[in-house]
Amino acid sequence: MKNEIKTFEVENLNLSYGEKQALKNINIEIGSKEIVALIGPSGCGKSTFLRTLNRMNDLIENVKIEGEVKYHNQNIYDKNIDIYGLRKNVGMVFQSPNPFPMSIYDNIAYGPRCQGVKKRDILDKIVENSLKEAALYDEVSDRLHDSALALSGGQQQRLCIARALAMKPEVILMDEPTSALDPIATVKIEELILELKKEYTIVIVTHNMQQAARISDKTAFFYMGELIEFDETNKIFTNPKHSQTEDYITGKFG
Ligand SMILES: Nc1ncnc2c1ncn2[C@@H]1O[C@H](COP(=O)(O)OP(=O)(O)OP(=O)(O)O)[C@@H](O)[C@H]1O
Repeated sequence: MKNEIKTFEVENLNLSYGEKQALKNINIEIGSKEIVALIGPSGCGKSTFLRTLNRMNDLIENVKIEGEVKYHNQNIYDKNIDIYGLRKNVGMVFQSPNPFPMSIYDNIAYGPRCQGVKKRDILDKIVENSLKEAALYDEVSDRLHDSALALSGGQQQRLCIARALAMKPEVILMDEPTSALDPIATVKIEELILELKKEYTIVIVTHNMQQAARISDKTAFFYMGELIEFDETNKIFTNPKHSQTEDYITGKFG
């Protein structure tokens, strides 16, 4: 139904780093509780696009952005937007697990504490629930006050997901969240993402086409800053409309 307000509606989005145009007239809609995979060869603009959804590109010098990214019908590039509120609702998980050098407990309590949550019993509950949601609680419940840096890479990444969940986001952006992980840790994160989809909207950049095919509902294929094709994942991988998409998914270039 066209009248339904999408989680994101991106209209005529252009982004340049100095002279270099990295995104060219992107138009895309992302619905609630969808998993959308962003695929395409290196340098095609996937991460740049992902970062436009919670204004992480603002942190980079010389970025020029034109067009609109509407989040629940409000352009997040409007002057009066509350960027911290936006980033609370649209959380992010990065390529390499990046826990803070502090305990497992404090990693997760960090965000809520910054938001003014002080009561120990409330923080305890947030930490426990977030770790459970990220399928990590059983592995760490007896060492919540040990350093997060002692966890394995896969556990650290689930901790980073738990840290994002503690902020009670609506959307989670993931930039190649398994590229630094071994196959077993990767499977665990993929299972977790499928579980999280019941509650959250997820946009994930991946180089791994099997991963996109396994976990996403829709796939967006980017090439040289353009969004070439966006459709149901099944369609993209079995019957794409564009020859460039077909060439990419069949491995003719990468
Ligand atoms: N901070 C930056 N400053 C200048 N140019 C940048 C910056 N970040 C990205 N670019 C350029 O913008 C283009 C798109 O980069 P981006 O990282 O979004 O691509 P990508 O598809 O995510 O690539 P990869 O799969 O290799 O991570 C590339 O040409 C890249 O060199």
